[in-house]
Amino acid sequence: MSKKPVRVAVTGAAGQIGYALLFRIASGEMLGKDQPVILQLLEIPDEKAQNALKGVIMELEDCAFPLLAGIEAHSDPLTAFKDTDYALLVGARPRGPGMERADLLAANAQIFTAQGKALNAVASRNVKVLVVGNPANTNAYIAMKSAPDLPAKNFTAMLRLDHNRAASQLAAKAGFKVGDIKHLTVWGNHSPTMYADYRFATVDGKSVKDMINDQVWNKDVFLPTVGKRGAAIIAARGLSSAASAANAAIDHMRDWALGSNGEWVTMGVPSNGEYGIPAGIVFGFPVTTENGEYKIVEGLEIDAFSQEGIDKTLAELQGEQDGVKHLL
Ligand SMILES: NC(=O)C1=CN([C@@H]2O[C@H](COP(=O)(O)OP(=O)(O)OC[C@H]3O[C@@H](n4cnc5c(N)ncnc54)[C@H](O)[C@@H]3O)[C@@H](O)[C@H]2O)C=CC1
Ligand SMILES: O=C([O-])CC(=O)C(=O)O
Repeated sequence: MSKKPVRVAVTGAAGQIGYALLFRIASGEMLGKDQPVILQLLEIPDEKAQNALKGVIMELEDCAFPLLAGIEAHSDPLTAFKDTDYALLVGARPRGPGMERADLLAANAQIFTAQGKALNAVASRNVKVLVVGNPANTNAYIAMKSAPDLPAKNFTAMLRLDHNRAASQLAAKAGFKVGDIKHLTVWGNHSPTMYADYRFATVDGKSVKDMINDQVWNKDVFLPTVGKRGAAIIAARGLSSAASAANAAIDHMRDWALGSNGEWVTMGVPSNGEYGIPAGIVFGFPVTTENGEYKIVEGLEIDAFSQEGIDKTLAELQGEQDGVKHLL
């Protein structure tokens, strides 16, 4: 018997990540090749954006995806999030000329407060929320705080692109297949302060750290390359990463919904105090996923170098989250 369709809301649906994301959700790559989906797409109430959204919807129709059970266009989060089971919050205010980080935080605080409230009011009580729009961790924190009737654990931020970037750099350095790496993680904020950590990573049971055995490369090449990859892509393409970001969003949601089969994946999730991260901070952690739930991997040893990296990214996040407290 065929499964009942689930509702997937996507914001910023006419943007560049949206364009790389929607077709893959509709083809079953996110929730499985047997799971019909209804897409509930949100764009700003602006003629150009709504027209662009109409064009994307025409293209989705023209793909004749058997799993696509419905498509809706919205300009109001209160209708876009109605009964939604999954919400991918991609749309955000980009940094404009002369805009300081505080202005960017304030502009996004408005968007994510409104969207958090709308999710609180109308979404499924089990909605799984992924925030992609930057600053992703803090936007997730704002949405979570604005949705007091939903479980905090349902709000997550995207660190998976950083995780995938780290895996790819390690595979190129040590000469293994990228899909063979296990037990890799990225701690903290989706920003250049993130701490990508391969101390526990293995390939075929062998330690990646031992294979590479080069702390200078770790500190001076690997960490800056992964941390500044977003900026490198903007410099090269003139636009920020889109297909790889959409791919990471698919990976994040697929693993959360369908399970990671015991593997570690990185998700930005509200801390419960693990590793000394204050409760409520949305932080990149290693997690395993099963039956639609994630579990932070606990008990890992944190050496002095790693502690320094974790402290640095935590301090940045606390600064961001303090900066929006008065708006919540
Ligand atoms: N967490 C991560 O790893 C990554 C995050 N990003 C972030 O993702 C976001 C989207 O990137 P792109 O798709 O490239 O941007 P884009 O500018 O191409 O598209 C964003 C879309 O969001 C819409 N939008 C803005 N405010 C909205 C609102 N309140 N409600 C609904 N829609 C809204 C805009 O009209 C636009 O169509 C950016 O904030 C970007 O920095 C990008 C790459 C990786
Ligand atoms: O750096 C940016 O603006 C886009 C982004 O988040 C990334 O590519 O990681």
